Amino acid sequence: MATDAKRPKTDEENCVLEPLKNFLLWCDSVKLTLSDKVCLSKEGTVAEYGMLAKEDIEEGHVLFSIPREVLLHQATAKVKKVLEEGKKSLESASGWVPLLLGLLYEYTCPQSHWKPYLSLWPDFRTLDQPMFWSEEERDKLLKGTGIPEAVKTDLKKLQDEYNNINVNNSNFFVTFPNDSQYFLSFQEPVEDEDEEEDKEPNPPMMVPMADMLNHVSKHNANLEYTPECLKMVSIRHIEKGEEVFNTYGQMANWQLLHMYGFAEPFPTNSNDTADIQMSSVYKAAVQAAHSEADQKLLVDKWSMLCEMEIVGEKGVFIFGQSGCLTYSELYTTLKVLCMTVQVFEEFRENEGWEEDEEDEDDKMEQALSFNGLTGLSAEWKCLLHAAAALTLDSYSEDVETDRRRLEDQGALAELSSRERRALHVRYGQKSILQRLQQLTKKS
Ligand SMILES: C[S@@+](CC[C@H](N)C(=O)[O-])C[C@H]1O[C@@H](n2cnc3c(N)ncnc32)[C@H](O)[C@@H]1O
Repeated sequence: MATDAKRPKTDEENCVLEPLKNFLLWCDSVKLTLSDKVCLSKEGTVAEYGMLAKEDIEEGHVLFSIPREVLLHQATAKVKKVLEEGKKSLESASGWVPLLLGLLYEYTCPQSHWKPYLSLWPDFRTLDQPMFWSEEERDKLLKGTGIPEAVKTDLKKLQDEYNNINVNNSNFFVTFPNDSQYFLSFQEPVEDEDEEEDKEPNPPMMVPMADMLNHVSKHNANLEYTPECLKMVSIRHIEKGEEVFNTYGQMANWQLLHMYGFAEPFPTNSNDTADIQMSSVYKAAVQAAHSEADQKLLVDKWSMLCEMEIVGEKGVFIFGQSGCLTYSELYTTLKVLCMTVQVFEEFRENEGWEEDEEDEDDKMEQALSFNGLTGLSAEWKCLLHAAAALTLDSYSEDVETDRRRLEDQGALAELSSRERRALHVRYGQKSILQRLQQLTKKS
């Protein structure tokens, strides 16, 4: 019997191995160094290419290091001069246009310095973010999750940028695909955190090798930035055979599906969140009002909260797995909505209140954590309870139907990939909202 080593590779195997081999040779040639303890693979990973540990890896090990010259961005692309000259006409809200044009040039140029890297990119027709689903499918599977609205906003912004950027003026005659936003780009954090708010963000860039890593919330590696190079470093012990995971940021499942087309299976995403529309808390208060005078008072309170920019028409309160993350806004909202007429009048005259901010901050966080909720006043709990119920009603399926689907492995396996991913997103959010509902139930 022929051993694996002697058996000629099938066409299919060659299709996978050749581009990978070329990429690794290219890495060598550009001094992108890969530790002997890891390898790239399409087997044993969660999705297509990924990185595996070939042996046990200790914390702090440099898995690979990428010289800065290898990064692909507007200042390293072959067309950098044209991009620099056309800088003004390529300005846009997203800040993505120069990188996209540089990428389009490199991607379509047979002599590109980055050819072996770009050859590993997936076929764009296989991208399956909700943006590429039909509107009906998005509404059917993702209603309530916030994704259909986010996609609508994206499509509008992309179309506006496409229409407004004068690409021809900048010597480019290229088609500008609507889906280009969805490459995994990296944005180096600005250096001085104190100045972060005043400083322009760094332009996005492509980082070969780093973008071969998949993401999980409980990741085991991190990208570090140094003046000479970028390094992927293990942040805990990694067992032989384990996949090496980077982080794409602290992402809830709806964000992962929206931006990258996947969701972590419920309940593994420790960064998962559920949103409650700010207006739901107001609606809950109006529903609970006993008289017209009470309702009128609520209208005044809500206007004041809007004026103070504590709440907004499209704003949301965000709940994570351990409680409210936007606690300061929610605390103020509940406090104002539940004020007596007299206290509200005083509050309005003072244009808000002044309190010892640091103490207040801790108090608010504690009160609105899932551990602290039971200690809230009955009135506050009632509003939160009703707002969670209103939000749960807005999903396409009820909680019980989704729970049954998730618990039945057979039924789960029969779902399409889109249905399954949508279910993990929906149910993750619903379970957070249900917890909120239970903890604020009338005792
Ligand atoms: C930067 S790429 C990572 C490399 C990718 N696996 C490949 O073969 O090109 C990001 C894409 O990988 C996939 N991905 C990353 N992490 C994943 C995960 N935990 N589960 C499923 N798919 C994942 C998604 O398709 C995502 O859009």
